[in-house]
Amino acid sequence: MSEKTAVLLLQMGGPDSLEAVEPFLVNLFTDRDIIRIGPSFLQPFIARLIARKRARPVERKYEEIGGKSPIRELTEAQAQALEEALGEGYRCFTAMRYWKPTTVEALAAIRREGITRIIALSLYPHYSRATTGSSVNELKRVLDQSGAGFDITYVDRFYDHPRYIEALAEKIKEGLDDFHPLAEVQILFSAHSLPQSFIDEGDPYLSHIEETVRLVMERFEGVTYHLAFQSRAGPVKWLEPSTEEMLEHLAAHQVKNLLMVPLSFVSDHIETLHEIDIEYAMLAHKLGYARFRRSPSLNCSPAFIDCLADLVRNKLK
Ligand SMILES: C=CC1=C(C)c2cc3[nH]c(cc4nc(cc5[nH]c(cc1n2)c(C)c5CCC(=O)O)C(CCC(=O)O)=C4C)c(C)c3C=C
Ligand SMILES: [Fe+2]
Ligand SMILES: [Fe+2]
Repeated sequence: MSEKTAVLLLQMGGPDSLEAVEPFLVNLFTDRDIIRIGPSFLQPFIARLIARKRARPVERKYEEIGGKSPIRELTEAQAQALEEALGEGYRCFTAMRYWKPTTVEALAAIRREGITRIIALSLYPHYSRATTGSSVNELKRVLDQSGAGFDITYVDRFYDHPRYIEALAEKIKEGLDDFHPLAEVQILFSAHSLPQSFIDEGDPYLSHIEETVRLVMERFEGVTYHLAFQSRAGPVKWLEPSTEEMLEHLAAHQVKNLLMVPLSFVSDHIETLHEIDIEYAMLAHKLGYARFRRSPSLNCSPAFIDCLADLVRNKLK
């Protein structure tokens, strides 16, 4: 029998309990690929201070969505669906950048199965140094220390893959179906924000996001749409406009029916379940929107799993 290939899904991870919130935040704020705070030797200490200060309010948000992030279960379900789609010859694993299972644990699991060929598949459709770059750097560090014998290739972006675009379009269609057929609905794409300095230094994230939006909207001719950025996490200049600003702006222009479309994530997590579904929904209500909805996240959408399977198969050609 020929040797199997491991597909290693790279994702951010999220706290799996309220107690995990603070150490998860410490891991995130210690990572200089996502944020640089002071000289590198001081960052681990500053990260602890920031995490301690931020932990309580963030815990409260996780409390309101069930006491933890659903990102591990959802990513493992994607891994299982992908394994089924790929069929014999493949095993799928997940590595979380800031929580469990860690990259070390994932590689150990692959080694236990005697697999040496790995395709590392980042689950961030749009490349950024802060996300995919960080996960790949972590993987390379771990491989340098204990990865002898692995043969590894990378898929680090898929923002324009036709099946990804199709998967998003299907979810948008589902979202639009939730409005009255005669209602005039506008679409607001909400991508995770990024400090402007990343873009100024050449990060392609914004151009990838814009291309995804352009390709998706080719399928919704005549629908008015906007792009804004959510989830700023620090006192620097972030991408603009923010989603809050855009909600206010559209309300001032008498927009009444709005479909939010989360970009940048391929599964539900705190920023869809809390930030959009609770915080922005409350703001929208206050601003007088008649109907405010969110298109479902991709999660295990068959079109999306098919996209992942295609990315893997193309790597082996
Ligand atoms: C510190 C700066 C941050 C940058 C830059 C950043 C970019 C970035 N993040 C995602 C996706 C996710 N981020 C999530 C949580 C999260 N992100 C930051 C900070 C930055 N993100 C923090 C501090 C947190 C924790 C929650 C909070 O304190 O508000 C998550 C959620 C994980 C989960 O709970 O399930 C995701 C997913 C992208 C795509 C991105 C840049 C492109
Ligand atoms: Fe983030
Ligand atoms: Fe305007």
